[in-house]
Amino acid sequence: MKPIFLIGYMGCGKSTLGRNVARMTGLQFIDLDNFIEARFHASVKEIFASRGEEGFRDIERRMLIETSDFQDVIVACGGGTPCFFDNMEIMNSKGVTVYLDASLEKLHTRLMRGRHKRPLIAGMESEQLREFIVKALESRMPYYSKASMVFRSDLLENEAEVGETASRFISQLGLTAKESDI
Ligand SMILES: Nc1ncnc2c1ncn2[C@@H]1O[C@H](COP(=O)(O)OP(=O)(O)O)[C@@H](O)[C@H]1O
Ligand SMILES: O=C(O)C1=C[C@@H](OP(=O)(O)O)[C@@H](O)[C@H](O)C1
Ligand SMILES: [Mg+2]
Repeated sequence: MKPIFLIGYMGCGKSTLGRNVARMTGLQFIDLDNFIEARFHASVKEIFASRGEEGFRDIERRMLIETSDFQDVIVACGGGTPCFFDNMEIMNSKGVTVYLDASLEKLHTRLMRGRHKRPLIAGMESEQLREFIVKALESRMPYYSKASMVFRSDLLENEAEVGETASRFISQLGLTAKESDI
């Protein structure tokens, strides 16, 4: 099966959902940020600091091209992955892209908690973060809207319910869950 690429704004749940769907289906899971970190022996934050965003985007593109040749894999992209170079065209030609759609409120709540490891928003105060998300969503939407499918990823309230979201994803995409997870 060709790769499934999860795309969407920071905090929409790409890494969490991808990991759970992989566990429940037996597909291989790749988190593009972690894939980069393992290859370069540095965190995303460190790569931004040492090479700038431009350096990170070059690396991200190279790593994306590698993963696009894999089979039976679900790839959680970074929020910016589809918005640079022809990355979106590569993903759409080599696999299936799924946009994870979450409300502004949900993104804001999740990112207030998890902003420290994300260099673009680390250190922002609540209102500043909200405005940043609104602007970024507006400028990134033309790329995100090229996805082959949309999946609502903010319906559940807490992490204990992520399994339910993963089950819904599996049935929406027509994937097969492993027997132990049915
Ligand atoms: N479906 C969900 N329901 C509840 N919480 C979620 C869900 N998906 C993600 N989260 C929480 O939101 C935060 C951001 O999720 P993450 O998977 O890191 O997003 P992304 O990779 O898109 O930036 C994490 O703290 C995670 O536990
Ligand atoms: O939106 C972005 O530009 C980024 C999103 C991050 O991934 P997540 O979307 O998984 O947080 C990570 O790739 C980097 O911090 C840049
Ligand atoms: Mg992620």
